[in-house]
Order: sequence, then C-alpha cells, then structure tokens
Amino acid sequence: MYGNQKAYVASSLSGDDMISSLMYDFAVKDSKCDHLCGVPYTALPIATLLSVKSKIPMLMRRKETKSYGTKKTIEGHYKAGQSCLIIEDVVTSGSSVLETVKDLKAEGLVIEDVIVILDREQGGSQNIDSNGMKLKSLYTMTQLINILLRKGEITKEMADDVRHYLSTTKAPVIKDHSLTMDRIKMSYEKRAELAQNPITKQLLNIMATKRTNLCLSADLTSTTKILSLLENVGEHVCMVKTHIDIIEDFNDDFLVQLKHLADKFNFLILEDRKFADIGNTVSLQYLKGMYKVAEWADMVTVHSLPGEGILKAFTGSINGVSRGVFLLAEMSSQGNLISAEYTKATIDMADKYSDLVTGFVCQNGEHIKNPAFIQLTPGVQLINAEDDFGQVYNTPETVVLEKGADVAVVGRGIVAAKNPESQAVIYKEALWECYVKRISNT
Ligand SMILES: O=c1ccn([C@@H]2O[C@H](COP(=O)(O)O)[C@@H](O)[C@H]2O)c(=O)[nH]1
Repeated sequence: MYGNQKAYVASSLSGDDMISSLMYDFAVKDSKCDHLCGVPYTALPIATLLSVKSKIPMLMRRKETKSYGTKKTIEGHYKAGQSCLIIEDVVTSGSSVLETVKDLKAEGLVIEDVIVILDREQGGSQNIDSNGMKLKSLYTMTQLINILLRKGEITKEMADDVRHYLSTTKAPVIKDHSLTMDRIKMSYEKRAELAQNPITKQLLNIMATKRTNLCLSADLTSTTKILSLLENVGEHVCMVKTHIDIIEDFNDDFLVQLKHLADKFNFLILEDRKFADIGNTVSLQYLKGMYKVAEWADMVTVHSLPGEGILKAFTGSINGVSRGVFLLAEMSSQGNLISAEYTKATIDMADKYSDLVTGFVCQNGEHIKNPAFIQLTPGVQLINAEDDFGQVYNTPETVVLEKGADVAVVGRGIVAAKNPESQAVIYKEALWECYVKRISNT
C-alpha cells in the first residue's frame, strides 16, 4: 500500500469518500488538467466526488446521444485544446475508456492520463498505452490478491486460481488509429471546426479549399514589385507575409491594392512585425503610426518575451473585424537564444488567449497539442541550406512530416526565383503532398 492508503482504510470514511480521497491524493491533487471525465456509468460517482474535492470542472459523456436539442455527446463547458483526465473504476480491456476518449478527442480535448481504482492486469493498461495515453492505477489485481491473502480473506488456492486465470485470460488488443490523432494527424477542415478564433477558422478553411499550406514571404522593397509578384503567385498561397517597414515607396494606395489582391485570390495577410514591447507601446505601434497595421493585417507576429500583457494590446476586434496573433515560440536563425523552457512557456501562454492566438511561429511543434492552433514554420527551401546571416533552411518534407508545420513560409525560395509563379507551384505541390501523407499515415 502506498503512503496514505493504510490511514484511509483505517478511518471512518464511507466507501466512495475513502476511494475518492485515495484517488485525489494519488493522481488528482497535483494534476494540471482542465477537466475530469468519469467513464459512464459506474465511475461517475467517483468522478463527481473528485471534481467537487479538486474544484476541477467535470465533463459528462452521453453514451446515447439525444435525438433532439443539441445532440451533444459531451456535456460541460470546455474549449478545444483543454486537457481532460479520465476517471475509471475498473479496467479490464480498456474498451470503455477508449470509447469515452474517442468522443472527448472528437471535441478537440487533449487526453494524456487515465486513472483507475483497479487494473485487472488483463491487457487494459497496454491497450490504453498503445492508443497514446498512460494508465495510472491505484491498485493492481496482484496487489489486491496479496492484500486479501495477507488478511486471510482468501485461501492460497483461491489466490493461485485467480492469478492463473488472470495470466491466461487476456483481453483482445485494441488499436484505434483515430485515438492517436493529435493536431498533426487531423485534417485542416476538422481543425477549422475546432478553432476559436475566426481568423484561424478562415485560414484553415482557405487552406482546405485552395489545397495549399504555402505562405509567401513577400520580402521585396518596392510596392510595384510586390503587387506584381502577388498577381502571379496569389492563387497558389493561403497567406502572404509582409514586412511593411522594408518598403521604400510605401503609400496608402499600396494597402488598397494589397487588400484587393487578397480578396481576389482568397489569401490572408500576416504582417511579420514581431511586436516585442510593453502592451501600451505595442498597442500604439499596432493601431497608430504611418502603417496602421491593425487596419489591414489579418494577423501579426508577436514575441512572448514581454509577458502576456502584450496580448492584451490585440484583444477585441478592429472595426468589428477579428484579428489573429502568431506568437514567436522559436526562431529559424542559427544560435538564437530561445530555450526549450521559453518555447513551452510561450505555448502555455496562448491557452488563455485561444480566441486571439492563431498559432505559433516555430520550427518544431511537438508541444503544440491543441488542434485549434496553427504551426507556422519559416526557413523553408527545397534543399537543406543556410544563408550568409545564419538563416537555416529545411525542406518541405522535414518541416511538414518531421517537425509538424501546418503552414510553411517561403521567401527567397520563390521571390528570388527566375519564375516565381512556377516555383510557387513547386513549393505548393510539395508541401501539400506532405500534408496529405501526414494525415493519411496511420
Ligand atoms: O524565425 C523566423 C521568424 C521569421 N522569419 C521570417 O520569415 C521569412 C523567411 O524568408 P526566407 O527568404 O525564406 O529566408 C523572413 O521574412 C523572415 O523575417 C524567419 O525567417 N525566421
């Protein structure tokens, strides 16, 4: 028995109270999960007690969906990307747990841990494990037999019989590929349904309809050159990224033309301003000055370095139109000072702002679990290379298949090509092929 188990057993608590206290100490107290969900129906009383004790809100899975009203399978207040801890009383094959997890995951909830009072050790733990989660059991059947034997509640023959039964009667192996589907395995269409931010939704829908996950970085210094580039390349991209402050002949008419092309070819505009000051200054930089970024950029890039106050500068719609923020979680340049902790903290920061944050600029999205966030990866060319200033390039295969990019940013790979349009088509096809491969790989 671990720590408090003996004390609780000896106490005067009632059955459910005692078990929920043990479960609370064992795996809920230190959990950082956003929700609890009991596997219907026998685990519901324990899950309810744990929810009350921990103040972690509970979700309820309906086994039978209603034929009227919302027809929801999951009841409760939740957002895609939030985490949920599964509570079960007894696990044999793990099939009931997996059914519950399937419905929760279909709503975009992230499930990593399952806690159970008793693991009968007949294959449930392995089934839960091979479907991408971890089972933590308060007791195993072996422990229970030993306790009962020690207490003289069962004979040695009975204990041997049960042990023999358990070792010879294994539950069938269950492998449901849809359960290991995280962000990178889900289609853009499905993820659009889960997105909280209207711009993220729009972007994912554009990607799905235009069949492109290519973002062009239009890093040119003349307005006519940029507009002529977009006239040729616009139909092949989901997003155009600008650095408005590198343009030498900037004028307001350029913005009118840029918006016109965005409408004509159905792409979104990301101003790669990389805001990094205190919230108040950033708000002025965003709304005022000669570029008035807030008026025309659908999305902007923002450093998380100053803390979450910076995000408050972008909350609320501009003239009734929603905007999106890409947080810089990593950089593509050699020797940059961003650490793994910084990246993780940036991703965590976004959770509270999922109606504003569209996603992350990053190189390796293993920590981006929420399917409603987009991984935007710059530093992409057809061959692995480096420029003279330390920019590191990876191929479409590497960024999409290995590193989880949803949208790849290509600048000089297209802009500096002899024929930018045909080069854009090459990138578009290569990137899309990798995405299709990624979601169809089981
Ligand atoms: O980590 C980062 C963040 C942003 N960028 C920007 O992307 C483009 C890349 O252009 P290439 O010509 O394809 O190198 C550029 O505008 C950068 O400012 C980045 O490269 N890395």
